[in-house]
Amino acid sequence: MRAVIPYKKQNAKSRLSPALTLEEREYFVELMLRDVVESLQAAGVNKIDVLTTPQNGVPDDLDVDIIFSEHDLNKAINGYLETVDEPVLVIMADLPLVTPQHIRNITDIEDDLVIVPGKGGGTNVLFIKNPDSFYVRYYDSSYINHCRIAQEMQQSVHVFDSFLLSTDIDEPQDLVEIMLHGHGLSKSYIDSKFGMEDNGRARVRVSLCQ
Ligand SMILES: Nc1nc2c(ncn2[C@@H]2O[C@H](COP(=O)(O)OP(=O)(O)OP(=O)(O)O)[C@@H](O)[C@H]2O)c(=O)[nH]1
Ligand SMILES: C[C@H](OP(=O)(O)O)C(=O)O
Repeated sequence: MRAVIPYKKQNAKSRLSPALTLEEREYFVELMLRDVVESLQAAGVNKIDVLTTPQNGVPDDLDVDIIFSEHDLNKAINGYLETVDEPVLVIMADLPLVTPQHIRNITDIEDDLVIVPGKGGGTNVLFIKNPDSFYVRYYDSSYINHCRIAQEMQQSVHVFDSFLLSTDIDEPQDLVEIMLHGHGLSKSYIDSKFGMEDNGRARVRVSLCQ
């Protein structure tokens, strides 16, 4: 098996702009990428591709293969799937709460397709056993799209139910989850930028920059 991480650094995570400046977002997305790569490697995944834009932005010191595509997310991933002939784990770069145990649990599942839903209808991870019998359609409730595509392509599906893996970091309030449950570089960075109070129930204070 191999893993692919779609990654766009330029103006990354625009929905976080109420909390982080452009420079901070472009730095933070790199830390999240590093945390995802670290968890994959710790789980024993040694073939990791980062599928990125022609402008690149993938740090040189990461032990990954870099693949460029000028296409949008869906076209880039579907083009990539046409080039592989082994099971592929498609994992987004904005999942710093992922652990090596999540990866091991997902890759142990025997169904043709494992879907990890993202909050609000997205898709955070897909483990595609038969890349020639599946295609992706991200955005617009992609979780529903991917369940439908699996049915159309007669692929058996396992929906992986996980709070931490359903938490992709899209909006300022998601940063709270990194403070509470994170580890690694993303947590250190977010802890250093935003304060956390504990008065009875854990409370996180995010001071918005706008
Ligand atoms: N290769 C590639 N990856 C992309 C592209 N757009 C998004 N991604 C990656 O796909 C994953 C999910 O994307 P989003 O959650 O929409 O991230 P984003 O586009 O940085 O965030 P927003 O600007 O807030 O929508 C992340 O890992 C992104 O880095 C793209 O055009 N090409
Ligand atoms: C890529 C997209 O991410 P979201 O906009 O849901 O974070 C999706 O999961 O379909």
